[in-house]
Parts: sequence; C-alpha cells; structure tokens
Amino acid sequence: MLRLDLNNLFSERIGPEGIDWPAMLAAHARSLEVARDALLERKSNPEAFLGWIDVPEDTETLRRVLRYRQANGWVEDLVVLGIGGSALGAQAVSAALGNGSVRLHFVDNVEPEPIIGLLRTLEPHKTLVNVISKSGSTAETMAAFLVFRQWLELAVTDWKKHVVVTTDPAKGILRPYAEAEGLTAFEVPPSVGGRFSVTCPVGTLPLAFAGVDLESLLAGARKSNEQARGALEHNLPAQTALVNHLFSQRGKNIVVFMPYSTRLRYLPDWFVQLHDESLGKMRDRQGNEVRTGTTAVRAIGTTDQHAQVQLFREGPRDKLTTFVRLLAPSENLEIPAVKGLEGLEYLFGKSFFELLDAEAKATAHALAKAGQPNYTLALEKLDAYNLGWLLQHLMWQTAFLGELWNINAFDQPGVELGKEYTYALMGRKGWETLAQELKAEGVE
Ligand SMILES: O=P(O)(O)OC[C@H]1O[C@](O)(CO)[C@@H](O)[C@@H]1O
Repeated sequence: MLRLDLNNLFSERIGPEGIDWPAMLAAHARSLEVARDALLERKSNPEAFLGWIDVPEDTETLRRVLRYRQANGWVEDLVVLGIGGSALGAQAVSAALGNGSVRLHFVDNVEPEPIIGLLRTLEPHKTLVNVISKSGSTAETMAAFLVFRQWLELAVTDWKKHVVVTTDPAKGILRPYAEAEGLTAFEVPPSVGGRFSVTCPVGTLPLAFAGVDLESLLAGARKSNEQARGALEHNLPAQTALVNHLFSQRGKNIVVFMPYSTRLRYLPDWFVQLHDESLGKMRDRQGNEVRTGTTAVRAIGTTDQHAQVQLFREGPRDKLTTFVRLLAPSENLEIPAVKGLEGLEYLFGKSFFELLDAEAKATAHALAKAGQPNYTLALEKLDAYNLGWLLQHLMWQTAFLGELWNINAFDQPGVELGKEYTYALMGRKGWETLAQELKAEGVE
C-alpha cells in the first residue's frame, strides 16, 4: 500500500508558503482529467513512448526472463553494462531487495580504474555480462562491452554463453550483432524509453538474478496503473504531479527526493534521471521556447540530516521535499541499555526503526515549521510489491507533469550535442567537420 501525506503543504501547517489543497485540487481537477485521458489515448501510438504503462501486464516476457534465469544457475556474478535508464532502475531495486545470491555489478562509467579493478576480482567462468542499451549505440556501454567481450573470449571456451543482450528489437548496432553471433537477446520495447524501462527486461533480467520477486514488483506497478486511470480522489500520481506543478509555479525550483532508508539509497539516482531528463525542456509541444523543469536533488534520511537539512530548513525557500518513509521494518534491532551511559536513556529499549521513524517525522515537521513545504510517500513496508507501486507512481507523476507543462516528457534532445562533440573529439568517421569547428573554438 502506498500512502500520501500532504499535511506539510497546507497553509495552516506551514504558513504563507502553503496551499489550500482541497481548493487547488478542485480548481485543477479538469486539467488533470484531460491529462490522464490524453495519456491513455496516446498510449496505443508507439511514438508516444507510453509503452511503460502496459509493460507490467506483459507476463509472457516475464516468464521468458525467469526461464533464462533458471537455466543459468551457474552465474555467481552479473555485470550490467548500461548507463542512465539502462542501469539505474535495476541498481535501485537490487540494492533494496536483492537477496545476494548473485552479486550484481554496474558498469555505468568509463573511468578505467574501477573497470580494471572489477575485472581483476571477477572469475570469468562464473560471470554473466548483460549489455543493456536501448539505442544499441551508447559510447560508454559499447566501450565497456568491447572490453568485457574480449576479456571473456580470452578466458572461457564459450564466451557467448556469458553474454546476454538487452536492446531495441530492430535499431542500433547491438541487435544485428547479437543475431549474427547467436547471442541470447531480450527486447526493450520500442515504445518504452530508457528511464521508463525498469519493469521490462532492462530491469527485470538483472533483478531476476538478484533474486527479486518480479511478479510482485509488476503487480505493484499495476496497482499504480489502476490509480492513475481512476478517479482523482484516489489518483495519487495525478495528485503528486499537481503538488509539483503548484510549487514550481511558486518558485520552488528544486525538488529534494529523500527516502528514509539506506536500502533505497539508489532510488534518488533513478528518480533524478526520470525527473530531470523528462521535464527539463526548452520547448513545448508546439515548439515555443518555455524552459520547463525543476532540479531533482538526492538525499537519504537520516544520513543527510547531518549534511543537507541545515540548508533545506534555513536556506532559500526554493525547494519542495518529497520524503519516502517505510511504515514497518522487515527486521528490527533493539537498542540495549548500558550502565554508565544514562545520558542515552531515551534510547534504551527502543528499536532502531522507532528512531528512524521518529527522525523522519521530526525532520518533516521541522521543515514545515520553517515554512519549507514537504510531503511524504509512505510504503507499508519495503518489498517488491510496494516498491513496484512506487516506481510506477513516479513514472506516472512524471507523465502527468509533462502534460501539465505541455511538453514531451519522453525525449531528451538536450543530450545529443554533447554526444556529437564526443564523436568528433574521438575521431569518429563522418564527424571531421565538427572536429574542425571544435578545434577553432579551442576544444580538442
Ligand atoms: O539505453 P541507451 O540507449 O544506451 O541509453 C542510455 C541513456 O542515455 C540517454 O539516452 C541519454 O542520456 C538516456 O535517456 C538513456 O537512459
């Protein structure tokens, strides 16, 4: 069960920075319904990139993923070669729910030292490499693949058994290569963008090896679909999208995303890409310059209470904070009493979860008292069902915001030029003119 607590946004709690929520919801009900209907209507068009809505219904693909996992019981280490949406979802969920039966490693950068370090520790006979790229052409992922492929080829008799590819069914360099070499390959549905791909094999294949209960993860995602399709009073994604919209209009240009959980430590990274890459746009759907977006910032409670909360409370009033709180622990730890340390008596006999929970509530209230708006998404507990629900909730929230801002939340034109400059600097064929231009501009 995912619950939403909006109390710390209300004027009676936070003063002039707050809102009259019932009035706001009523005032925007129509535009939220229009947004929902538009998304559902566009869903059948693959070019609208709304395939992530229906992916949790695709039990056939899930079965194939599970069969592959079962057939490869020899794997002890799984290396994911992927970046952005091709890594962050699996990384977030495996850190939260992985049972450790297979060790997962994410290679999402091209700094040589960590890759060399990883290669030195891995045992090639027990390693499976999952190269994941929707486009099948991302430089970082492809460079890593070239290295890992060669490493395997030199070390094992059948390197092809040690590689599994996840990519677009038709586009890019990887698909034809996988076919030509006879490599096992899974599909990223063409209508699913990278940052919305955690419930398709981009996420589910590594997560199957991590031991995550994928059926429950997808069932949770379907629960969010149910809410997003339904009436506004139960439509949590539409509601949190509206909150984000209202506060961005009030100059809250930063959205802090702060789970109170170390197990959820990579969830903010996944959210940052989802939110920033989807919503930071120069142009609206009609091509007018609009420059939308709020900047998502990562934080973890309680850890960052001791690093960032000073700023969140007393710094500029330019932030909206989303807390993610767990309502129950899966295991708990009692704090023992110790003679001679009576100054800590308030902790004796209490549990760690009580302390974590008290700190989450205390921080949210302390921010509210300082007129800093915040709201809480509460998960009944941290399991696959609730996490799947939360992930899909955040994807829907992003889609709703895209509608409210009249932008395409599913493209990323702003990342292209940097890639082209990289090709030019790396001497890629066909990019010579750009390389000359860069040289003239002092970049070489
Ligand atoms: O899966 P691919 O195509 O390698 O892309 C990786 C990431 O690069 C981007 O295209 C641009 O940063 C992201 O949208 C995507 O998640």
